[in-house]
Formats: sequence, C-alpha cells, structure tokens
Amino acid sequence: MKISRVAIIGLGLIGGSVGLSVREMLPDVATTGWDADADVRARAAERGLAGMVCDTVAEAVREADLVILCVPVGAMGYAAEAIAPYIRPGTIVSDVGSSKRSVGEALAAALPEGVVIPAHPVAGTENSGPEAGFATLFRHRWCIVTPRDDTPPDALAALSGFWEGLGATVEIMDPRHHDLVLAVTSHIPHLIAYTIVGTASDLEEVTRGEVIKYSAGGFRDFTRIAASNPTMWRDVFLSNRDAVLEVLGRFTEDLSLLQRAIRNGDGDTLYDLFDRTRTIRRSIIEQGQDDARPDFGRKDH
Ligand SMILES: NC(=O)C1=CN([C@@H]2O[C@H](COP(=O)(O)OP(=O)(O)OC[C@H]3O[C@@H](n4cnc5c(N)ncnc54)[C@H](O)[C@@H]3O)[C@@H](O)[C@H]2O)C=CC1
Ligand SMILES: O=C(O)C(=O)Cc1ccc(O)cc1
Repeated sequence: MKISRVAIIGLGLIGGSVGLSVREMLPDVATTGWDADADVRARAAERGLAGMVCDTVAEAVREADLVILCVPVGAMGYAAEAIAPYIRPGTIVSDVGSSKRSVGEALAAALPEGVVIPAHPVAGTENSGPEAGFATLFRHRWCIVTPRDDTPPDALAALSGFWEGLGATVEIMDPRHHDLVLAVTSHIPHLIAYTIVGTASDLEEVTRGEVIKYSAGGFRDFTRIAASNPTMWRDVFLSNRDAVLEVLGRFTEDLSLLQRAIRNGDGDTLYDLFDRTRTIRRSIIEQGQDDARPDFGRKDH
C-alpha cells in the first residue's frame, strides 16, 4: 500500500511541521491541508505548510490515502466526524494526539468503517500555531503508534513507513500503556511546571518582576514548559484523566514524604532521594541517552 496523498487537518505546530517535513523529506507525496480557523488557513497558505490549503474539509480529504488529524485531543472526535462523509473507503485515518486511549475511541466511534490507526509523534515545543512548525521536528524522535488487533498490517506498515520517512523511529504500543508512560514522562511534568510558575506568581511577597529577574536557572526551564498551549494541555489532562490521576496520586504521596522530612529535619531522607536521582541522571548520560532522540550520540549530532 503506497501513500501518495496526505491530508493534514489542523495546521498548527504539528500539522504545519508534518506538511513542511513531507515537502522536504518525501517530495513525491502530495499534501493538502485544512483548518477550522480561516485565519489559520490563510497564514498556512502563506507559509506553504501544505501543497494546497483547501477552503473546505471535503476538498482536502477527498483524494487522500492518509488523513492525519492534528487538532487538540478534545477536538479529535469533531474533526473525525467532519471528514467522515468525504473520505474514500480504505483511507487511513491517523492523528498526532498526546493521549491515545480516548482519542482512539473517539475516532473509532466517528469512523466505524474506517481504517483508524492512532499515533503520537513524541516531538514538540511550547509554541503553537501555523508560524511554529518546522521541517526537522520529527527527525530522530519517537513516533508511538497504537494499532488495534484487527488493524490491517499493510495499512500499519504504510503509516509506520510514512513516519520513518519523516525521520522518526516508530514504536508500537498498547494505548493504555502509552497513556501511563506519557503521564509520567510528559503530562505530570507539564502539570508541575504550570503549578510552580502559577504558585510563584501568586506569592504576595514575591513580585512578578522578581519572578522574571531571578529566573535564570531551573525556574526558567519551568517557565518555558508553562508557556505551552493552554487549549492543548487542558484537553490532554481531561482526556488522559485516569492515568494522570494515578501518577499524580503517587507523586503527591512522594511530595508529602519530602514535606515531612523537611519539617522533621530528616536530612538522610532528603540526601538519599537526591543521591538516587543523581545516579539515575548520570547513568542516562553514560548510556548516551540524555536526549529523547533514539539516535542521539550518532556522529552527525
Ligand atoms: N505541541 C506539541 O508539542 C505537541 C502536540 N501534540 C498533539 O498535536 C495536536 C496538535 O497540537 P499543536 O499542533 O501543538 O496545536 P496548535 O494549536 O498549534 O494547532 C491546532 C490547530 O487545530 C485547529 N483546530 C482545532 N479544532 C479543529 C477542528 N475541529 N477541525 C480542524 N481544525 C481544528 C486549530 O485552529 C489550530 O490551528 C494535539 O492533539 C497535541 O496533543 C503532539 C506532540 C507534540
Ligand atoms: O516542549 C516540550 O518540552 C515537550 O514536551 C513537547 C511535547 C509536548 C507534548 C507531546 O505530546 C510531546 C512533546
């Protein structure tokens, strides 16, 4: 099965990056694009994010072999309903959403006859919108694909080949496991960043000016993450509710232990944890894995 025409629905950071990346890495693949927001469509056309930015969703998906939904996870079901009347039988419908179980269910409900294969390129930035995308975003990054048992193998191979063509390394995973892993490695870290930046700016004794002035170190990294797209992240937490609450429960228990150790002057507990986490970081670096890129450490980096 060959993918020669890809329709990108949602032309923000990820959709725009898919379009630019296809143009650079898979020049024989034609792209069409559509976004619900007319202003985004105009800006996307100006940047050439797709070979053709269409005025209607019907026009964008009619001839596509693969449709990739690049909208916030809370909008995936609506986007799938919008394409449903216009796609050809056999068209692969995929997505890029940061949570997989609820998105898979929404896509399957909207496209009962469709070839639905959810996916998640684990690559992004704190920026959003049609100006934010870039062609190299997926290079040396993971793309997690969460097929069902009855997913046609040729369609799965075609989708995997597409992401590999954009430079990603594909990993197949169960959607529930994906959601738990990403809750630990991505969703809760974002929640912590949102919380600490909010707490810092709420503290009456610390002015907003001081938050900016003294944010040279680790706090600055938190402010970068806390600048991420509010709509996207609201949807991630609502859609990955169960896994996020499970991990958050464990995290708050561990935080309470540290709180008690500080109150009790229990330096051993603090030292033991900090020593353990430092060892973890050092072993990651020794293995050359201090970056999400699967090929990190290759000579061309
Ligand atoms: N931002 C990131 O770093 C990453 C995001 N993702 C996932 O990618 C998806 C898109 O995120 P971004 O590109 O960052 O967001 P974005 O805000 O840059 O772009 C989303 C676009 O979708 C459009 N849209 C919203 N509802 C729509 C609908 N029903 N039909 C058509 N267009 C619609 C919006 O107008 C907007 O232009 C999300 O599901 C997110 O979880 C995945 C990996 C990384
Ligand atoms: O900018 C960062 O640090 C990110 O973590 C980007 C990101 C955000 C959401 C995803 O689902 C995957 C990657």
